[in-house]
Formats: sequence, C-alpha cells, structure tokens
Amino acid sequence: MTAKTKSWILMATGRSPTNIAVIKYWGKRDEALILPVNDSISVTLDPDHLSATTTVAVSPTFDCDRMWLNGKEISLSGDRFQNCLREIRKLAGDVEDEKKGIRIRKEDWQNLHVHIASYNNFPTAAGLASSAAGFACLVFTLAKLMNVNEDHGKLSSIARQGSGSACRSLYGGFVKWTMGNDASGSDSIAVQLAPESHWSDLVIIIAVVSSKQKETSSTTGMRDTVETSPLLQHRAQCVVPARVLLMEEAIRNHDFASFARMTCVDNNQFRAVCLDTTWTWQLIFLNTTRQIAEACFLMKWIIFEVAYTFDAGLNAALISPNRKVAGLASKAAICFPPSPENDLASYVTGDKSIIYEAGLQSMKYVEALPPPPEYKDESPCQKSTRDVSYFICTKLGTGPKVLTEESLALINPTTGLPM
Ligand SMILES: Nc1ncnc2c1ncn2[C@@H]1O[C@H](COP(=O)(O)OP(=O)(O)OP(=O)(O)O)[C@@H](O)[C@H]1O
Ligand SMILES: C[C@@](O)(CCOP(=O)(O)OP(=O)(O)O)CC(=O)O
Repeated sequence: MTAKTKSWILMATGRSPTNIAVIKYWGKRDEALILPVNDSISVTLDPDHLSATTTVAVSPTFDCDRMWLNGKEISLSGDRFQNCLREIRKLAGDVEDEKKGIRIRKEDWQNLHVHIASYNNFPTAAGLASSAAGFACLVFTLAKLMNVNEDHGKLSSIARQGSGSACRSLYGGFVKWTMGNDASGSDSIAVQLAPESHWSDLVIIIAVVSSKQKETSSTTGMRDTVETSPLLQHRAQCVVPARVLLMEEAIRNHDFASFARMTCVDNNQFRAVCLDTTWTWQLIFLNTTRQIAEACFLMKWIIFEVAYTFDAGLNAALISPNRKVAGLASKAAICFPPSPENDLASYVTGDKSIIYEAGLQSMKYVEALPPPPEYKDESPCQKSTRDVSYFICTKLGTGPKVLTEESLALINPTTGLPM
C-alpha cells in the first residue's frame, strides 16, 4: 500500500432498491449460509421511493470496522455482517487512485478497516425489506470500493449471507432466487428474469399499516416454521416448483391475470404455513391486513385489476397492471381514509401523479367520491380511518447504482465519520 500522505480516505457510495416477493421465500435448509427451501421470485421497487444508500470508506487511519445506520452507530459483530465483509474482502482487487496518489494491493484489504454509513429512505425493520436493500447495498458498494471483478450473481450469493431476500435486490425488474443444490451455497444465487422495462406499466401501492419495528423478525418466524410446520415441506417440494414456472410464464407473456392469481395464492399459502407453525405468529391476522385482502376480494380485483401480497410485517403491497390504478388508489382511499388531521399530500407518498391523474387533488375530492358499486352501505372496509398510516405509490425499479456525486456521500471525506 502506498500513498503520498498517510491520512488518505477513499470512498464509494451506492444505492440499492428493496424488493417484494410474489413467490415467497420462507424457510431455510441451512441457517448459517442462508440457503432456502424453495425458489422465490420478486419485483424490485423503484429506488426513488424505497432504497438504501450506503457510503463505504477506507483509510489506513481507521483502527476497526464501524457502521452507522440511519445516523446511529450499530455493531458489526454479528455473523451476517462478518460473513459479508469476509467474503467481499476475499474477492477484493488492486485499487489505484492516481489523483490522490493511492495504491492498494489486493492483499492489503485484509488489514485495512472500513467505515460504513447507510440510510434507508423508508422505515427500517418494519416489514418493508430494509434488510434486503441494506445488505444488497452494502455488498454492492464494498465491491465497488474494493474493485471486485465479479458478476452480480456472485455478489448476490454474498448479499444472501446478510439476509436471504437481499440477494434479489442486486437486480432491477423481475428477479428469481434459485435455491440451488450445492451444500456450499455456490449455486444459490439470484438471476434477473426480466428488466423493469419489460412490464413498465405495473403500478405498486404499498399500504404502510405500521412503520413500527416488528416484534418478531422474519428470521425467527421462518426458523419456527421449518421446525414445526409439516405443511412447509409440502409447499416447498410439491407446490412452489410448479408455481415458479407458471409465474415465469406469466411474466414473460405479460399475463396479469395469471401473475395476480399466483401472487395472491402464494401469499395465502405463506400465511397458511405461518398458521401451521406451533408458535403462533401473532402479527398475521391483524385487522387491517385482513381488511385489505378482503377489499381486494370484494371488488373482484384479483382476476382483473390487482394482486395483493404481504411480507412479514403488517404492510400490504397491491400490484396493478397499469395506471388504471388511479381507480384503485381512489378505492383504497375510500376503504382507508386518512385521519382528519392528515392531508392527501402526506397520506399518499411516492409517485403522487398516480392519484392526481385520477382527479384526487385534495381530501375534498376523496370525500366526494362515490363508494365503489361492489360496496354495500355497511361495508366492513369503510371508515377505517387511521388503519393505514400512509400509502407509497411506486413502480418497478432498477438494480443497484453507484452514486458519483460527492454531495450524496454519507461520510465526511476529511474525518471519515458520518456527515
Ligand atoms: N441500510 C442498511 N444497511 C445494512 N443493514 C441494514 C440496513 N437496513 C437494515 N439493515 C439490517 O436489517 C435489519 C432489519 O431486518 P428485518 O428483517 O428485521 O427487517 P426488514 O428487512 O425491514 O423486514 P422484512 O424482512 O420482514 O421485510 C436491521 O436490524 C439491520 O441489521
Ligand atoms: C416474508 C419474506 O419477506 C421473508 C424475507 O426474509 P428475510 O430475507 O428478511 O430473512 P433472513 O434471510 O432470515 O434475513 C419473503 C420474501 O422476501 O421472499
């Protein structure tokens, strides 16, 4: 390692999207390597609305690896962080920055420490897959800093060791995590099925029911399911393999009816294996999530207009084939109107043009909307004020990107500490 001065700092910043599974990963066959019991498929969400941004810095003056998440220092001592750091260091290459006069040889990376600062533009650990965006971003950005010369498949297998669903956030569009067979996990990687441009008119609306930290992590919940649910074996071996093929075909052919049906039934089966788990998973039948699913059924959206899916928290994702979703947004607003103190601008975030196009410029337009024809006067979904905290309107998004603009870095290039 050489440099004109000893106090240099070299940095890289990246941004990675989160993803929502339409065929769920739930259950590991190897806890340490994070190897799943079945393939899964996800859609990558627009990073403008849901993503992690991470800056990694290296300097000979750093005396240990440190990380700050959303401004607070967190420990890197856990296996998941350690596994990602170790695996990416193994692949590090030579780095040369002529301007700064820095030269790092690949073997130097074993002795150099990193500072990591990351920020999620959406709630952390609340069932919106922050771990997916976060670990994908960590691995992707470290790979840039360390000049790792590997494809995204290899990086996905490292991100997987941070959090299973993170491997799918290495790509945009539609992504499959192939479970693989090898005991080493080398073939348990993500592959892109189609880029976001393949079906660009899909609209995704996330109903954030709770942005509070979940009481039980997906990791604990799925471990319990593996240990106690006989239904999980049936799901993994007899149901998911055929469903994955049908889902791939639906995506290939832009067949929304089939896509929606597979998404909903897979979500239902994911919930079923949770119910089949000895230790009852207390979050799954909270009123609002049930009401959202019920609203979808009531309006017969499943076949024609909308797919619903929930991850491990309370939040619902509704997927619609096009901006006809303006109708969906207005229907959703009727089912779950904001509390009186909320205005529409803060109640609907993300791509607001979707609701504006539907003619909903302010709350008075929402209030004036007639109920959907499918609804009887005493619909259970009406007047559920305060049940949904807010909606995020979004679409399919791209995979991780390097951010070159210095103003976007989260670490001060002089101190090596978070800004
Ligand atoms: N930006 C980030 N960078 C690195 N790690 C992160 C980042 N954001 C979250 N994490 C890690 O992920 C953990 C949260 O994961 P957890 O699975 O509990 O929640 P989630 O991913 O938001 O929800 P879910 O997986 O159920 O959708 C955090 O405690 C932290 O360890
Ligand atoms: C319900 C899910 O979102 C579960 C995600 O679980 P995680 O990837 O968060 O779990 P670990 O691998 O233990 O970190 C379904 C999915 O994303 O496929």
